[in-house]
Amino acid sequence: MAHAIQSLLSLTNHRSHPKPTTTFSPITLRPASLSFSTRKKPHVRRISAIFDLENSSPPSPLESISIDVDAVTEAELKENGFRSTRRTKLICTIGPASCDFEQLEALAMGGMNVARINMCHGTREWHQAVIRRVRRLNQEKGYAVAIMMDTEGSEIHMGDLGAASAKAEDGEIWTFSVRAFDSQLPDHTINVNYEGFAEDVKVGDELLVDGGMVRFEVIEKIGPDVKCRCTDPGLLLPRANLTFWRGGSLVRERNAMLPTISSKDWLDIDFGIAEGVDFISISFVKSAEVINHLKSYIAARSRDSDIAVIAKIESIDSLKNLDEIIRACDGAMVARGDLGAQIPLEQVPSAQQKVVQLCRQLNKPVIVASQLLESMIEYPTPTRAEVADVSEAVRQRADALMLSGESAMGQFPDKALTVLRSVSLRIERWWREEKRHEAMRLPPIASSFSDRISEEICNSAAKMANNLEVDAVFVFTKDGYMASLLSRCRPDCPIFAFTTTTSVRRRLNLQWGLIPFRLSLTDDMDSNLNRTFSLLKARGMIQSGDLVIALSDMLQSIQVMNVP
Ligand SMILES: Nc1ncnc2c1ncn2[C@@H]1O[C@H](COP(=O)(O)OP(=O)(O)O)[C@@H](O)[C@H]1O
Ligand SMILES: C=C(OP(=O)(O)O)C(=O)O
Ligand SMILES: [K+]
Ligand SMILES: [Mg+2]
Repeated sequence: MAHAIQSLLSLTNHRSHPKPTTTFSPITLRPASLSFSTRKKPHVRRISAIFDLENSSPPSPLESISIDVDAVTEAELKENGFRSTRRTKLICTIGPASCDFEQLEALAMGGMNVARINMCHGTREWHQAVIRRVRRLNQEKGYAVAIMMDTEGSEIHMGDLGAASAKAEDGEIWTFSVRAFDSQLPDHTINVNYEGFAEDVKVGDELLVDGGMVRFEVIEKIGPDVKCRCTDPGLLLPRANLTFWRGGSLVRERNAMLPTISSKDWLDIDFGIAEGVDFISISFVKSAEVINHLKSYIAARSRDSDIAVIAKIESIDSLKNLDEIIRACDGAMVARGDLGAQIPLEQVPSAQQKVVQLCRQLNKPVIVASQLLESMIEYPTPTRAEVADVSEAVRQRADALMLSGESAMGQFPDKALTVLRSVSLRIERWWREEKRHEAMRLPPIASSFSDRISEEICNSAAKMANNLEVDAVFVFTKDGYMASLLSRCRPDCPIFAFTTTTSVRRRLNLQWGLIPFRLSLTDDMDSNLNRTFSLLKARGMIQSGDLVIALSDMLQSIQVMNVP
């Protein structure tokens, strides 16, 4: 009962023969076990297309506009060919340094796949304007930048400072207060957003700003005011996160009682749904329950329920319940900023590796975030250590890397993005050259028989792609599932993913190695392939003779062929 290779015709058109040919030899793999399965039989068709250049008409002008692809990818493909396309996706947090149309365009041009807005900062009107600018950019200039919205979450943080930043010097006394100040803040005073703060802290506690960038010791409590002495000087930034420690460990009983999604977060989520964001990232996730809750809320609220829910792994609880959280979410973020404030810093790298691996195994996209290029907030070049950190995330084959302050409020957003891009490209190439096929074992994950077929097809296709050194894998995918399974295998060649809906296409933006296209598809694989080839050829994105593996989740088929 082997998977039958139906027609192993001689595979004459290898890529070393660059000349256009009029015939090619398809291999159609058919899951043989289907014939005696009681389950619903997928529609398997034998494909016997023979492309004939003479007979195929040139694409009409109408056809040539009927495929949507990112303008940057298109340019890259034309210039450098398949192999050089970047596999690691890039996310930029948008803030005052990057919110203009021109600034957004520069980032899109520089390879930003996802624009992230953080509801912790700014007003809803501000974020709405950003979202609409990104959409306009996509429409007018042919980009496909997706939008990610982060909830604020119930963290304890400082209020606005009335200035861009403030310097806390060694030994200075500062007041952290829960009072609402109508007018200007008194000198050396910080507003705290959590009402229970003055009750919860104790004299002698250590107060960490931004995970330890600045430290204070609590010396006195006076009603709503908590007086603290600065023990580690540094820069205070608006809305910086606060944690307090007692006897060397984090005090988190209170934090644990706060809801993961606050009432303000629910309003922000309604806003995100109304604006049609592509991803909602939940801060300080503690369990799978909140993810499931939000997913059903979104499904009930939004027509297509196509907003993906990303779990931010940034607390001790999220690490404890990692497996159930990753299973429940549509993707995860290693949010190293807050994570590093909750666990000892030296444990962050192993936590990162663990989350990245688990996500890969469970087929969920994973983002590595925070301080990748922190020094580039102020300087135009990164440190060697930062480049090494970015390289490690790429080497771990995370789906995406994220900029925070570097793009939101730094002086060099474009340069930081350029560093992410060039380091990604270099490490990806090195990885392909040095260590051709990696050893990570991917456990089976499909829950239905039909999904199992898709999974086996993708695993085989990725292996074949590497062994045959094909130029690209084409996947025709309705909901993106088969594309994600292919991405999970991290093949050496890029994956062209063709899908019918704009929202699926935008969501594929977060996944490693996928180049998403939007195209109207029919049930006829021959005609899909024919149209795709002629459309891509007309735009100079592929050439006759390129060796391609084509998969479809409508037919659950696999073929190897040269582009006619
Ligand atoms: N919408 C915004 N308005 C103003 N400043 C922002 C905005 N988004 C981000 N920032 C700035 O960029 C920094 C980094 O962003 P991010 O990592 O998302 O937040 P945080 O540092 O609060 O975790 C923030 O500390 C803040 O100074
Ligand atoms: C990405 C993170 O979350 P935020 O920037 O919202 O604090 C983080 O903590 O690393
Ligand atoms: K946050
Ligand atoms: Mg955080």
